[in-house]
Amino acid sequence: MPPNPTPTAPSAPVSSISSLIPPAESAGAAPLLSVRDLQTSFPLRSALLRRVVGEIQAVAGVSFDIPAGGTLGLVGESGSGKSTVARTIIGLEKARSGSIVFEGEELTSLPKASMRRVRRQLQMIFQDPYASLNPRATVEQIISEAWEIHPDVVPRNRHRAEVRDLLERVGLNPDHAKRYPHQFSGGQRQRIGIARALALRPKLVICDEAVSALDVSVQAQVLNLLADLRRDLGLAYLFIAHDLSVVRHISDQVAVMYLGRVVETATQDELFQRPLHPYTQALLSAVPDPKPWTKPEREPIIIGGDVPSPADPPSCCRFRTRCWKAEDICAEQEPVLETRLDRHPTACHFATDLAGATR
Ligand SMILES: Nc1ncnc2c1ncn2[C@@H]1O[C@H](COP(=O)(O)OP(=O)(O)OP(=O)(O)O)[C@@H](O)[C@H]1O
Repeated sequence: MPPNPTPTAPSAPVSSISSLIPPAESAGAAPLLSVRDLQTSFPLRSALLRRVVGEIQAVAGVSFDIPAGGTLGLVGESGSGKSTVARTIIGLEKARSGSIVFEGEELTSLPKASMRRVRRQLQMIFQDPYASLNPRATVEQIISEAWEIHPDVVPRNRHRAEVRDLLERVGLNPDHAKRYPHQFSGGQRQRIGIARALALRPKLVICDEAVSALDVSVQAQVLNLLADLRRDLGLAYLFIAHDLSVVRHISDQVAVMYLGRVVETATQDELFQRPLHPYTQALLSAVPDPKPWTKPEREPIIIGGDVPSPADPPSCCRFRTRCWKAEDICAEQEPVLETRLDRHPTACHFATDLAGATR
């Protein structure tokens, strides 16, 4: 297990994240993906002359590990920087600072040609399968496209048979390989997207809101498929969603993001049963109750105000402007993501165990 990173600049709190690595897998084995103090910014331009007038800190010091075969759920409201984390990992955005180590290789300084090789192992599934599938290509063409660039993975004479195998693996009829995306339902299209992501036999798949656009029953089927694929192929996932209930069923570990930072991280069980950060507690209190006829486990917590702009985030604790527990110290001292109440890493001066307090 790598040493815990030391807290660095006040703008980028990092601390003990060892709880992100389940003990059994961390013993001696390096994580498949290790992200340390990642920062990604975009220029803020004036509306009129498009001059750069500031900086949008979309990701402001994020750290986590994903072991081989593990799943990290990354959750947070819209605009918290989840997609930017994903896009930076696969090289679509440039990291401003920090480190991304995948299978022992530092990706932030990797030449483009080497990145192409690494990208084989690192695939992404997007929210809108229809927008990400070429409407004029057949399913067979869509899935086999990657093999044109990487012919060593599957030789041309094997394309048809491999496409059939992949379609079967994702629960689609292999005889439909010559059909076009519009001939499939939303859930089926997402399965095509999954088959395409699997074509290069990746080790890590980043699912960016991969089931958010689907009906609840279809969501469950696709989540089950992803869980089966993980078990059968040993895949690891970075599973991004704004909906905590979606993340719950697929993740071993969960990291909660707010305005570019991870504010709490724990095992799935721990996070759902005993959230410590006020933001996580509020997010969880908004998850619909699966048994509405029983007494609710938690009173709903309403977060006041709007999400501040990442171009001008609140100093020190970024959540303090919307937090019902905030006090002067929250504007004076950066809360570091560290193990609190003997439990799991949380970045809050006033972390409390609501569950523990009420039991
Ligand atoms: N290319 C870009 N140029 C400028 N700002 C950007 C760009 N991409 C993202 N942002 C800004 O960075 C912040 C984080 O966006 P991001 O899409 O990563 O958040 P998110 O948590 O994934 O939200 P969503 O679920 O809505 O995509 C937002 O304020 C967004 O407006």
